[in-house]
Amino acid sequence: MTDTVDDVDLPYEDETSKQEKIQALEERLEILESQNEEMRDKLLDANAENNKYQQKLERLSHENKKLKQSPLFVATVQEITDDGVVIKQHGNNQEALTEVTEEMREDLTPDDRVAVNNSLSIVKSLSSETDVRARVMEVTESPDVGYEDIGGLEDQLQEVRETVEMPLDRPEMFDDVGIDPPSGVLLYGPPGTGKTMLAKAVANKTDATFIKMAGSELVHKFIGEGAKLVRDLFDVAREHEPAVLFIDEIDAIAAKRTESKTSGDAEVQRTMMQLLSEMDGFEDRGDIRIIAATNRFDMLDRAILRPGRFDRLIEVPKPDAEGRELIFEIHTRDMSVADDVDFAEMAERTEAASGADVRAVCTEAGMFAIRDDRTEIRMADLRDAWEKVKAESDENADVSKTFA
Ligand SMILES: Nc1ncnc2c1ncn2[C@@H]1O[C@H](COP(=O)(O)OP(=O)(O)OP(=O)(O)O)[C@@H](O)[C@H]1O
Repeated sequence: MTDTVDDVDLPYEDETSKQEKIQALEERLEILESQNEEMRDKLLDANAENNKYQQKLERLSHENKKLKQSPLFVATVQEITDDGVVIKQHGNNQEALTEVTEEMREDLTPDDRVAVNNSLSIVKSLSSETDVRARVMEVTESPDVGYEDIGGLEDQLQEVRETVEMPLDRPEMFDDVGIDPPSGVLLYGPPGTGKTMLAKAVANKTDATFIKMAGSELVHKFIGEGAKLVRDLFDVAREHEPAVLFIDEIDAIAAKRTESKTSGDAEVQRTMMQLLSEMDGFEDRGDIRIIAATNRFDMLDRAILRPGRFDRLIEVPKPDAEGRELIFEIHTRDMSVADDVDFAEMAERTEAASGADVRAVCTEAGMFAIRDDRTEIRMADLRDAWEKVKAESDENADVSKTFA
């Protein structure tokens, strides 16, 4: 391909050699033209191939998207046969024969857990059980939240201490008096008001392991898995006694029963039944306390509030002005604060803010100071920060309205 006209010495002596040179050049041109033709054919082939792959990619991307959208069920591989893979669905125990790609077949062995879609095609092989546990459970040996980090929830703190801390610290008191400590405590209230903090702080105070799991994680991932994860959760709690088991967003598994009969609803029901049976059968729960939390008390199935289950309800509301002032003080403890800062005034200004909002205001004020090359936060930073946080939470107002 490096041949060019320049490589050929042009003749100038006599007519014959001129003719020869022209002929040589013509031959060379012919060769180049045929090479060019050949290259063009190859290019066309490559383009055609490229188009083919592009189409395949599009098809697979589309298929992938579809698979990701539809609900997935968990199944166990029973047998790998020449005709396909025999799987058994969790939940309904139905067996089915399904086809798999060659690569997938090589990866599978009997007893593997797999995620399958509505038409029972295997979408992916699921990681080992410990991974699933790790994904949905947060286990903290000693959470770094103390009672002094919580602002404005004195009554709630008192109740949590009585119902969770006392039975863990002094179970004999309950024996002596002859009463059972409450089984489960349900904290309810708007988002960001300190429910998780309360649970962490009590675990910290009692040297208990804090085990957190979100209800939504249980039911939105793989259908057929929820009930098993609930069992796992209680197993993990037993392994880590003393433990505070915190189930966040319990409404995701304990919502009121609906008429609909979709597989998703059946899954939620199964998961909740498992939770109730774990709680009911949890006779000797001296060293494990269960705290659940929800932002949607209105949606809860009353069955979980029966005696012996979540029988102590504690409302965790948004803080009042006094609470907000305390929360401002807590979250600026490690900051340099200018003399003009007036937390009482900030507390008045920030009506309707949650504890999480107040924290966001403090962090944002710190950012304003940094942007201005200062190390001290001023009242103006806090005011501006509140405007910003308020504007952002107004955007999410729909969510808080649900609770109002
Ligand atoms: N009463 C409070 N005192 C001090 N800080 C608070 C308080 N409430 C909330 N916060 C701050 O907001 C953050 C979020 O609070 P937390 O996770 O406890 O809220 P939550 O009620 O569990 O919210 P969600 O319902 O969204 O899970 C906390 O880490 C803390 O920094």
